[in-house]
Amino acid sequence: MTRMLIIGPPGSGKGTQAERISERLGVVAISTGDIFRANVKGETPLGIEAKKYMDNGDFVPDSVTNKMVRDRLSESDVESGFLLDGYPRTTAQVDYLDEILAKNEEKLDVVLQLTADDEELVHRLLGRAKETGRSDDNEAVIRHRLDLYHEQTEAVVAKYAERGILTQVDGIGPIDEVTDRVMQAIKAAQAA
Ligand SMILES: Nc1ncnc2c1ncn2[C@@H]1O[C@H](COP(=O)(O)OP(=O)(O)O)[C@@H](O)[C@H]1O
Ligand SMILES: [Mg+2]
Repeated sequence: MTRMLIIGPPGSGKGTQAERISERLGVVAISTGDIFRANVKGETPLGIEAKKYMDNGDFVPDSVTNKMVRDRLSESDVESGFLLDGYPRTTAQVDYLDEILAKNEEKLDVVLQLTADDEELVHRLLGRAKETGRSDDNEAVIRHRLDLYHEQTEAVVAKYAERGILTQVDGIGPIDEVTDRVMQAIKAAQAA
């Protein structure tokens, strides 16, 4: 049973590493960004609401995001653990997640932060823009997403650091090498 978060700036490789961790540890990876994108594609009410924010690189409001995460965490595949990718991104979301977990008498085991510098991130995201055509991968929106990470999500990281459950992993380098670092960091955190 592992309950984990993966936090990092846009382009740090959260989604890629989350998929690998999920396979190796047998826990379900839940990406708030992926869930929003699926809803945008399906033109659901949630997607129509979220799109207004996502296209500008803004956060979807906490009230909307929190409810979505609460619903997702109540599904049965979460019983054997989970890995949240892209949540929490604000300190209000941290508080909300605390409440959900407390209700179930659960706690987080590991919070993993993937690190990379802004110039590398912009470079990667502009590369990804060419391949995937994600509507929020253009330079102005990318810079805005990075600013929000520094302004809001670094405070989230600080909270988990205070609690002593934060593990930082260098996200620079070949994907397989980063995966090795990530898996080692998780093992070390679980042994501690
Ligand atoms: N926890 C969240 N709170 C608010 N908005 C979110 C959250 N997660 C995802 N989003 C929205 O979805 C967009 C894409 O998220 P994501 O795919 O996780 O981006 P990246 O991995 O590039 O940081 C965000 O820019 C934001 O608009
Ligand atoms: Mg992602």
